[in-house]
Amino acid sequence: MKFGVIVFPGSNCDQDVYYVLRTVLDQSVEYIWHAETSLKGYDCVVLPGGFSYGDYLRAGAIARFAPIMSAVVEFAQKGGLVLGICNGFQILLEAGLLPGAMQRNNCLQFRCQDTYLRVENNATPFTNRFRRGQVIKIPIAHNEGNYYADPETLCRLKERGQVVFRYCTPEGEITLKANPNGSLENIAGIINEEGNVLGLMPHPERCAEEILGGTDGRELFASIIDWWTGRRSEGA
Ligand SMILES: NC(=O)CC[C@H](N)C(=O)O
Repeated sequence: MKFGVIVFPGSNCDQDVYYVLRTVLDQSVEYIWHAETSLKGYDCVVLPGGFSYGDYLRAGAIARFAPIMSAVVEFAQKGGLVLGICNGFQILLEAGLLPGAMQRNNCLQFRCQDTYLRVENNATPFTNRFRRGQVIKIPIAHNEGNYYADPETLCRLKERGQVVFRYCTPEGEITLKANPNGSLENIAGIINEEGNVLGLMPHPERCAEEILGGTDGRELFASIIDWWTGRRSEGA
């Protein structure tokens, strides 16, 4: 399986994702510069965190016009796996690959802390190593993570199991106190209707080794590899 990590001007988590995939999980992975126009040969593309184009206008609002984004849209439409982490999630929202929008954190401050997440849907290529309802710990680091969707969109997301992660207490309760940014219904990550594009605000690449305080993030990347390997052995 071959991963690609897209690098925008201002990405700052690209090397962390690359490291986890290459060194921790022993995968084939390459950087893809934002000015490229093809994703031929890749099986999963990661849009990493950072401050693409300095977050000017709105986080992700400029990056979504980068040349590579037309290829990302086409890749996603053909069923390719796309993972957007933090700024990557914001870019996927701006590009219309995921529904809804991101607002500034309701505290109007940058938040950098561990968060607990409840896995609401484990039947995805990105979460199959988790149990439904499992509580995992993954850190956040963002200024604009206050997810919003209009009532109709929110209803659709919930009906179709597209809410994948919610901020929760260590015991798995969805409370206001466990919500670090004001996100609607504590939403931390969502998937598209087709199930091949996931966006999440927390950073799984920052907790993929014990030395970093946990390995829950590693399991997300390992889920992708398991899903891919399983599909291959089924002859798909
Ligand atoms: N870590 C990140 O990707 C930061 C995302 C974005 N720049 C924000 O502050 O909201």
